[in-house]
Amino acid sequence: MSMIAAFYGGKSILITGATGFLGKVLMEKLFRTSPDLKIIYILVRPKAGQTLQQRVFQILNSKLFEKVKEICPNVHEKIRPISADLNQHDFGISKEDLEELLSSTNIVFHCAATVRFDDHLRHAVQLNVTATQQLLSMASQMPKLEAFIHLSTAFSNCNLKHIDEVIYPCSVEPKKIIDSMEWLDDAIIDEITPKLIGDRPNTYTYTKALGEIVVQQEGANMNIAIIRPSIVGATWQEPFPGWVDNLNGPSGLIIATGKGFLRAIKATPMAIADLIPADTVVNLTLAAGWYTAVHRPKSTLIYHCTSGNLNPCNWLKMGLQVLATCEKVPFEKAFRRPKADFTTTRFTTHYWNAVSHRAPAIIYDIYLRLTGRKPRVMKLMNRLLRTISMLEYFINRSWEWSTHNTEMLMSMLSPEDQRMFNFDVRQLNWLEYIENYVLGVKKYLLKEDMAGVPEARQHLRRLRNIHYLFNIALFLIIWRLLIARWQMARNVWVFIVSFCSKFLSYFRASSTLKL
Ligand SMILES: CCCCCCCCCCCCCCCCCCCCCCCCCCCC(=O)SCCNC(=O)CCNC(=O)[C@H](O)C(C)(C)COP(=O)(O)OP(=O)(O)OC[C@H]1O[C@@H](n2cnc3c(N)ncnc32)[C@H](O)[C@@H]1OP(=O)(O)O
Ligand SMILES: NC(=O)C1=CN([C@@H]2O[C@H](COP(=O)(O)OP(=O)(O)OC[C@H]3O[C@@H](n4cnc5c(N)ncnc54)[C@H](OP(=O)(O)O)[C@@H]3O)[C@@H](O)[C@H]2O)C=CC1
Repeated sequence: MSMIAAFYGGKSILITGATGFLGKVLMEKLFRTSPDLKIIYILVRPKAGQTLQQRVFQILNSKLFEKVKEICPNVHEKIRPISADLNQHDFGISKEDLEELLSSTNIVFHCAATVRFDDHLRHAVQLNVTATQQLLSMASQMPKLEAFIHLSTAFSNCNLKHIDEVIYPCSVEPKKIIDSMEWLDDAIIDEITPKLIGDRPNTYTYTKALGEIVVQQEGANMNIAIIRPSIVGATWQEPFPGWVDNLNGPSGLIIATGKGFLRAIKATPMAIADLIPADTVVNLTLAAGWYTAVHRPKSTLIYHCTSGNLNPCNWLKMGLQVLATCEKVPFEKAFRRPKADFTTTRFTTHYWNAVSHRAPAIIYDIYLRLTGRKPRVMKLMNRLLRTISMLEYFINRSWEWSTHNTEMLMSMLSPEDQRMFNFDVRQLNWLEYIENYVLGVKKYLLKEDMAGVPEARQHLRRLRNIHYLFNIALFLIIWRLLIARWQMARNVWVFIVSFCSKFLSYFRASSTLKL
């Protein structure tokens, strides 16, 4: 019998960010392994013209929840969406809902965050720091609370090279930052942002670090744990391999590679690609929830959910496997054949951006214009190059994360729990995982049918022929221009022609002699 699954049975659980990538995988696993849990409250905001119920309906009707609906047919009765916007004071939760939440909740999983790298500091502070503080204040009024699990990121201290499972101080106290965001205007915030974030690359990592300090300060009297995943990728095993539903992290770049948009990227091939599958993160999160509630460690434990020190993979291995899979099972309607390389200097990056990214985009847009269609490729390309520039920091460095707490937690699990809530990445086969990831991107993100693969292969063959024809035509044009304008080129041309004709006559003469 699984101790963890039994622990969540009969519990009332509050999840923030349940409509996000990790939140959905977390909810799915909870229902699948503890179908007897009492209720899951989720804080949801109405979005894109959908009501809360419609958003829940959409999640439950996705492929991710197929198994859950078999195991727990009344799953829809066990999800209680609560209208809440974490940007608002008190989250805009109604009085009745708040009372129910406060009186019933046993466990809180705080996943909601803005994960955008370019968010304005005011917004990132509001969501990643102030909202965390408010949620902790609510949690402190929950009489039945057994554990509060906060999702942070392994990159919250990415300004350091070696990162321990401890909370590091920031130069300015989070409370001062929260206060100042209330009265400073946007222009001044823009001006001080680089100074505040210091040697971190963006407002995301900075505000996640502030969020951790808030958790430590405000949750001193609660059972709290912090999970720090690295780069979360598609699922490894559960509920099935390769599930992913957003473009964050590597997923967007896998699409760009498979569709032939991305041809060169500035990366350090041997730097560690610290990916971690979403289901591994969720298993560790649930195990940490159990451990925190049952064993009540004296201090707030931080768990690094990373792969680099236990089972390292580098960007070269990942890139090559992405390309190999895209060749084996191509994406539909590719712009160019998937073929990419790493660049290592600014100069070569600029060069390949001009030659392999911008030039083909311009040519294709001209073609679209000439055929009466709206040009769109250059816009897409600029967006891709902007995204790459934001991710570059993370693919040109390696970090070392210590994982003592994570390994300790693994050792505390029964053999049954180690199997059911497996977060031991040493067992992960990277080549298999990356192949499934690429296939998952194709099926679940791009919604492409595997039946279309032969046609996609045919399309790639056509692109290859166009590529050859284009290169031959380009060569001839350049050569013709050189001959017309440059004596040296004409001399070389005369030399090549006379050499070829001599070779041919020698070949003819020698074959006549043999006869
Ligand atoms: C010898 C031979 C060698 C051969 C070598 C082979 C080489 C092969 C190379 C091939 C490589 C294959 C791929 C592997 C490379 C992987 C690199 C992965 C790097 C990942 C690093 C991540 C580090 C993360 C560290 C921290 C982790 C976390 O804690 S949080 C989670 C991470 N968060 C994110 O990823 C968010 C990032 N996104 C953003 O910040 C923003 O979206 C943006 C700034 C990137 C864009 O903002 P913008 O306002 O312009 O756009 P937005 O409104 O958001 O979206 C507009 C449209 O763009 C789409 N979109 C969004 N994000 C992405 C994305 N990441 N990639 C692509 N497209 C994206 C979005 O859906 C919108 O589309 P439309 O709706 O159609 O308009
Ligand atoms: N993905 C990754 O690579 C990593 C993620 N993490 C951490 O894991 C956690 C979950 O990340 P992930 O699932 O990928 O993120 P997503 O962007 O997929 O999900 C974010 C969630 O937060 C919710 N949210 C955002 N703003 C608000 C708001 N104002 N009010 C209510 N809800 C809001 C979103 O709701 P809505 O659907 O309405 O937008 C969504 O449910 C985050 O804390 C993140 O920092 C850590 C390391 C890596």
